[in-house]
Amino acid sequence: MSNLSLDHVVKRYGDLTVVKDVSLGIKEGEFVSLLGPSGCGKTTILRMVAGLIEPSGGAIRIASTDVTRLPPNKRNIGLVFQSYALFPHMTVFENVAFGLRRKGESGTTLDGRVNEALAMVRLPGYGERYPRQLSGGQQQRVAMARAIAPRPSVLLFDEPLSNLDAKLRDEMQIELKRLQRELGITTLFVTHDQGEALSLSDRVCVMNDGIIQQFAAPEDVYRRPATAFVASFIGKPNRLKATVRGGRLTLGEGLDLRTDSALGADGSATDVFIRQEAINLTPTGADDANRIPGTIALRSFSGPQVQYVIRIAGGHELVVEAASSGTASHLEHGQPVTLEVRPQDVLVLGESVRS
Ligand SMILES: Nc1ncnc2c1ncn2[C@@H]1O[C@H](COP(=O)(O)OP(=O)(O)OP(=O)(O)O)[C@@H](O)[C@H]1O
Repeated sequence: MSNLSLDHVVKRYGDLTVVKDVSLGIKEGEFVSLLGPSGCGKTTILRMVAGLIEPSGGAIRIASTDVTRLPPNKRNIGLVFQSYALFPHMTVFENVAFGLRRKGESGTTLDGRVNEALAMVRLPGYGERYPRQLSGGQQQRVAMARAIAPRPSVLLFDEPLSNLDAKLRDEMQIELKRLQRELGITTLFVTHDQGEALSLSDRVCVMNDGIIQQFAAPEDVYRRPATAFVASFIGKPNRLKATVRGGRLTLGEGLDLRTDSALGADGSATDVFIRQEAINLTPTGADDANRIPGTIALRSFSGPQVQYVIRIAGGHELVVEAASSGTASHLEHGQPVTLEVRPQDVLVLGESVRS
């Protein structure tokens, strides 16, 4: 087990800077995801940690040792990629034994380590099979066994579940989390899937355009986004234009909103984010909540949820998600409703970057 740190890491390709002064500290045994849209620099960071790409600046440390200039095989890292990258002509046993043999292991120690790794990924007894005789999920488990068998200090995953179908992906997420907890290996996990990042990680590092937008626990990233980018990237929030007037937030036509967020200067225009699922259509009478009158403009049923488009004053529309098993599941087009939103769920965010 080791901690992993990136210190002012930069990567340039010609005039293009794709990783811009990234500093990140991952604790021993911690599971951290790099989450962001395509092209934001996640994979580049992972590959620099692995030693497959050289940084243009900054330092990478594992267990306080500077590994920035070390070749990949000297870093004691386990890697799992999106494509399983198993050797097709080798048995499962030989695939898992590969890294161990390179470390000089042989005989009963080698057999023991391979079998232990296969048991951990729940594939005991599969050693004699070839990759082509396994399903996609099983192949990815073998790739994980191969990565953990040499007992690396750090595990790196690059979108390891994205080739699997949705149901298998959910199962493998749970498996992966269980495995990481059992082994306690420091883990860096690259994904563009927010659900995956939030459910697997101790902390999530949200990135955009080569810059860290927020590095925090999943609940904080969700409930207290640090920037407008994080607020709009995580979940499906409503984004409304509002104005600050007399120290209050107004949507126009006398519609003021109470918020726990800090407000800018009087007269300034600002974006307000309200999550679809943070709006209550069955007011419970909480004293401090905002109450907004509206009319149902559209209802759409999607199984566990019902989505409503609701028209409110000032020409605004809000999308509201309600549980289809709840009391607000059968509201009809044209029906008047009251929307209830707690001040802590009215998020006012500028474009500034905080971490
Ligand atoms: N060898 C290269 N030469 C020039 N530009 C590159 C090179 N490799 C990556 N890039 C650019 O660097 C940026 C970051 O790429 P990176 O693969 O790290 O993104 P990502 O966040 O992992 O995206 P994805 O989820 O699509 O893999 C992209 O704009 C990409 O085009």
